[in-house]
Amino acid sequence: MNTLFPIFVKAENLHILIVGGGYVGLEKVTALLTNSPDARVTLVAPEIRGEIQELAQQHPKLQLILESYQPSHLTDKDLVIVGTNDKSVNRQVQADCKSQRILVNVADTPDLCDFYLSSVVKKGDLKIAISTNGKSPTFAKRFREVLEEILPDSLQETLDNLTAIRNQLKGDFVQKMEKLNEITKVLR
Ligand SMILES: C[C@@]1(CC(=O)O)c2cc3[nH]c(cc4nc(cc5[nH]c(cc(n2)[C@H]1CCC(=O)O)[C@@](C)(CC(=O)O)[C@@H]5CCC(=O)O)C(CC(=O)O)=C4CCC(=O)O)c(CCC(=O)O)c3CC(=O)O
Ligand SMILES: NC(=O)C1=CN([C@@H]2O[C@H](COP(=O)(O)OP(=O)(O)OC[C@H]3O[C@@H](n4cnc5c(N)ncnc54)[C@H](O)[C@@H]3O)[C@@H](O)[C@H]2O)C=CC1
Repeated sequence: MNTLFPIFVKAENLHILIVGGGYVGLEKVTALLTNSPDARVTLVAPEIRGEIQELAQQHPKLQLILESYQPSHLTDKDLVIVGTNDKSVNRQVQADCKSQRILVNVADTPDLCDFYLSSVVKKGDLKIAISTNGKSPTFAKRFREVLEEILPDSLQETLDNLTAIRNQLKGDFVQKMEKLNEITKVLR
């Protein structure tokens, strides 16, 4: 069963905690800041990779805390991503999040995740998130590369034109919808 419900989150409206500062921490913080450079992110770990420290220099809203995880790190957090190399720590963070109703992702344990990260294709304002329902992240990555290759840069022009038309259209909701459906038939 594939019951995942995709949403696009305004990450800059949230305060996100990442627990773990190794390869997984780097992968997740990079994914976050590539999409949402203004997101407020706190990363906590007793050891933090150099690449993450460099990212923090470029992103003032990325705060690093050189400590082992403590429940107090969850204060004021909206969303948590855990990827330490200690499974009991990952489990503890997950349990603490659940008791506070904070959404949590445990990178190496899909069963403990409230949400998954996706592969992301971006062409200007178009963003496509890819999931394989956890079956093969590597397939998601390869399929992203395929879509990046075939989607033309001219898509942004199409989107800009459609926005202009959308803003100029008169009439009620149904009339506008019918007109936009008519104009975009060529895209099928
Ligand atoms: C469930 C999920 C939870 C989550 O992490 O959110 C998850 C879980 C796991 N990943 C594992 C491994 C790898 N993950 C990647 C890469 C990515 N993983 C991502 C998402 C997800 N990974 C979620 C499901 C997404 C979906 O529905 O498809 C991407 C899309 C997004 C991102 O992480 O930002 C990003 C690609 C971004 C891009 O390039 O486009 C690679 C390849 C690589 O890095 O080149 C490998 C190694 C090869 C392999 O194993 O396939 C392991 C085994 C760990 C171990 O063995 O210890 C688990 C645990 C398990 O499956 O049990
Ligand atoms: N979902 C995914 O995409 C993937 C998941 N994994 C899994 O994720 C786990 C972590 O992998 P790596 O990042 O490569 O390990 P790593 O060894 O590079 O980094 C581990 C990090 O966890 C931190 N840490 C340890 N104890 C901590 C604590 N009590 N509080 C806070 N931070 C703590 C360490 O200081 C370090 O920063 C592994 O178990 C691996 O199996 C690995 C590859 C991909």
